Amino acid sequence: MPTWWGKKSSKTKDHGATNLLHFNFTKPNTNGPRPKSFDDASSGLPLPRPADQTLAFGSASLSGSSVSSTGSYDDHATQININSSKGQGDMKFSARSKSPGPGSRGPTSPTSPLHPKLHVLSLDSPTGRQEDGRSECHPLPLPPGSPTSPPTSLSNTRANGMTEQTTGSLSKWKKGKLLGRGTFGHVYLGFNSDSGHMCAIKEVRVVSDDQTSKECLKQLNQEIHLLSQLSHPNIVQYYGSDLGEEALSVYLEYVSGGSIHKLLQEYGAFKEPVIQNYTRQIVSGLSYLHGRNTVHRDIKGANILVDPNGEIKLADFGMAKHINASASMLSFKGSPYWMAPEVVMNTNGYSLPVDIWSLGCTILEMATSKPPWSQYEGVAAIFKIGNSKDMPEIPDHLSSEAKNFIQLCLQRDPSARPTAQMLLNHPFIRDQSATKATNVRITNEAFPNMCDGSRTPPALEYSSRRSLTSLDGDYATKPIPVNPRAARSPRDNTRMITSLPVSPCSSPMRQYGPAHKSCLLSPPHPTHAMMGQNTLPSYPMRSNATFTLDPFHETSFYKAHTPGGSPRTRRI
Ligand SMILES: Nc1ncnc2c1ncn2[C@@H]1O[C@H](COP(=O)(O)OP(=O)(O)OP(=O)(O)O)[C@@H](O)[C@H]1O
Repeated sequence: MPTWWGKKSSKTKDHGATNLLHFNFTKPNTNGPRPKSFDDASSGLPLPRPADQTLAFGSASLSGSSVSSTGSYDDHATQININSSKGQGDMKFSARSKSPGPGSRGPTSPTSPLHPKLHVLSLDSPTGRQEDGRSECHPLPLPPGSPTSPPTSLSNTRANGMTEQTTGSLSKWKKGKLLGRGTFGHVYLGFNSDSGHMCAIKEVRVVSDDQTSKECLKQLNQEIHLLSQLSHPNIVQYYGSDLGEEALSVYLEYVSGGSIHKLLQEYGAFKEPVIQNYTRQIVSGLSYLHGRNTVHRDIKGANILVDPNGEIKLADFGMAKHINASASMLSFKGSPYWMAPEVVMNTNGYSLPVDIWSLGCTILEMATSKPPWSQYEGVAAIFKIGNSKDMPEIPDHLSSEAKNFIQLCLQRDPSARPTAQMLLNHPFIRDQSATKATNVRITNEAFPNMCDGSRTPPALEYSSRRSLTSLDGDYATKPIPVNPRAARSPRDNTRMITSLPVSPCSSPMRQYGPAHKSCLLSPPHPTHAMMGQNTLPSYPMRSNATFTLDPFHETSFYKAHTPGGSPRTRRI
């Protein structure tokens, strides 16, 4: 049993408020754009070039540019600017500490390459432009699996099978309706009239002399840089970007269900199974992200999108940051109500655990439709987070597993918080595997033959029950409850299964998932071994497939198919 499960919240130092200076605060409301801080040292990143893409992005054309040196930290006290015009208590934090944070490149480091209008010269071409005035080397987006790659285009196939077009397909995307507004600009629906695919186009207008525009571009640039290196089912997929005369457009996977925040506003607090399902996917995305030493820094309902099948996509990587081995950050970024104490205090820097704290806040948000501390005005909330030992209220109606999970995330000492990888084993979300396994068995009984006529693979026997010590100690004695639905009679189960809509991977009813997607079961994915679990015991399955299963880590791999895309490995 990992020791951290039973760990009580570590004693919290009562931090002084000395860092919380110069507040300029108004109570946040729920509408309007949220400004962000742009003065993080690291945001001076070159316009991204996907790792395996040599021509894409023309970004070399931009990467040598030097637009601003706001990446530097200087001798200013922490400044917090709050814009009251946009919701969820979002504020702009501009924190400057006395010295550059570890990893900071300082004022002389190369900073974000921006738009030609911003006096950036191309390194790839003498002009940096095509005839139509567009910068020439950005990958031109086409959704994965598009059948319409123009023969003239240069494309690079990424590891996940996604093809990014480097030329020739730009005109295929038509900008459609406005999906939303953010700090940087607008997000539109994009439609590819050749393939019928859709995407989301995040667009920032470029105004050469405008500081805000520069900063928006810089932050969007950072987002591009990070996203271009990520590929995970629970992270919004980056397709490409295009720097035109008027705007920088970023092409992203379209997630039509809107954000968790929006769903909460429209439908109210989520029921626990939905929270469980969404949380597991968020943690899965975070685990991937943190595995790449990248911290999101703005995990909250508004930045988590949901597709119609209930699949979660972490979005808005404008604040995300890669952390190198020894570095932690000193900048003040994020949304205050979801912000970890160490971020608020801004004393010793912070790192990946800030996302775990925000995850805890997001679970509370899903359970109550409000973030923790929302009863307090902004400054009071910040003091509450930073200076008190209080825990946010956890609703009584949640199960003890859920409460325990939240408590673990909301430990004030960041080092006491479990990692995302550890959390995947927590009974609150781990037990979905149990439900899945049970449902697979039920499905097998109901539908003994798979689509191709072969026998369905036998169910993954879920027998291991481990005793756990939680904060309140109840895991040690209390058996993990079996989902009562799993105990229905086969007849009931058949009805249940057949009445469910057939959905690809992750409906909000995900706990019943395998019951209606038995055809998608596949042997373990090769990446399983790469996930550091190759030392775990393997349990043979009757179908000859060998499922690696850690009784202590009941995760399994299915292959899921993204519409219009190549199969992606899904970890569930
Ligand atoms: N990939 C997407 N698919 C569908 N809608 C999206 C997508 N990305 C963004 N949106 C919509 O656009 C809105 C604004 O996008 P986003 O939050 O990414 O912009 P932003 O400038 O980073 O915002 P923020 O101010 O929250 O940082 C979102 O609330 C969402 O409704």
